[in-house]
Amino acid sequence: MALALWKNFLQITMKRILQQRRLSLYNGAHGYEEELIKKKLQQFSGGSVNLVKEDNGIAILTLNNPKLMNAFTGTMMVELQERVTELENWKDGKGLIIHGAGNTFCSGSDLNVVKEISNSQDGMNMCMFMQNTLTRLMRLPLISVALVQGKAFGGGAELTTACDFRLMTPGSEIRFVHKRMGLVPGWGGGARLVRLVGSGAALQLLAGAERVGPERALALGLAELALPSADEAAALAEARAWLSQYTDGPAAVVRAAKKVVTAARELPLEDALRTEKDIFGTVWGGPANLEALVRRPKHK
Ligand SMILES: CCCC(=O)SCCNC(=O)CCNC(=O)[C@H](O)C(C)(C)COP(=O)(O)OP(=O)(O)OC[C@H]1O[C@@H](n2cnc3c(N)ncnc32)[C@H](O)[C@@H]1OP(=O)(O)O
Repeated sequence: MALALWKNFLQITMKRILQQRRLSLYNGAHGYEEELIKKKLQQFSGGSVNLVKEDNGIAILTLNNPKLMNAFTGTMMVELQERVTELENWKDGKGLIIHGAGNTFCSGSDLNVVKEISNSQDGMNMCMFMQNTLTRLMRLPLISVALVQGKAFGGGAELTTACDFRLMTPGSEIRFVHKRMGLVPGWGGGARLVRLVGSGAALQLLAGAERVGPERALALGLAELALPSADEAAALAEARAWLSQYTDGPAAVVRAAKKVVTAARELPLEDALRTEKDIFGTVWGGPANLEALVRRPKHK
């Protein structure tokens, strides 16, 4: 009986948290017609977004369009959304590494696509679509890392800000080049950048389109670590090792930690506290908690 009640409570809470996470920023009231937008984006094909879910609970998401420095075509935008949905449904997941093929991160939107959709309506639609996707990415109950190798420019720089952490390889650069293209961030990267580095530094990076290498990114709090390896495979191994210190342990607990932080980051204090209570309820008396009570580890 107690177990049945516990399971029921868990299911209701998880459903509520999942619903909150999936809530779209934009809907019909904003003129957002997702299926129509996807149809339009599908007209601009090329590249892919690949996902590998490993047994250790870490998924590797690869932006794969190396001929264009992994610039986002329309189909890649749609595929990114599909991969995010897949990750939302991955119950055993704990961590996510996003990187680019060919030892470079991503040079933003494919400028060939930008040219084709340079009218206001298509631009707004693409902007809302990518904001929705990157907001869902940011809210995944997975600890996410952008592995910045080579260049993260424009929308690529914005994508890095939707991850919890940024790790940079030697010689890599994050650069909000938007101003040089007569633009400002449109994938939510401006709002997230201010929260990461503060309004003064964010304004410098946006209005100056400044190059940010590993050293400066560390000083600004834009990156957590400068990795030693410039080699593609070695850097990925280093990123995996760094992330695993946070993803080690039961999925329920790691995911709960991320959910607490997401709530605190996004909600007013009282709502964040109530959400924290709900999430606490999912681990209190749960298997990992009971096992630890038996083991009684010393935290030396
Ligand atoms: C709201 C989102 C806003 C945006 O994201 S707007 C897009 C912002 N991004 C850009 O403007 C990037 C423009 N590209 C560059 O600055 C340089 O290509 C970059 C990334 C520094 C790389 O320079 P290099 O290493 O010298 O390589 P490269 O220039 O020869 O590039 C190799 C091939 O890739 C292409 N490429 C790079 N970024 C692209 C993009 N975003 N869209 C379309 N094509 C792009 C580039 O044209 C070149 O192709 P090709 O060999 O000339 O046919």
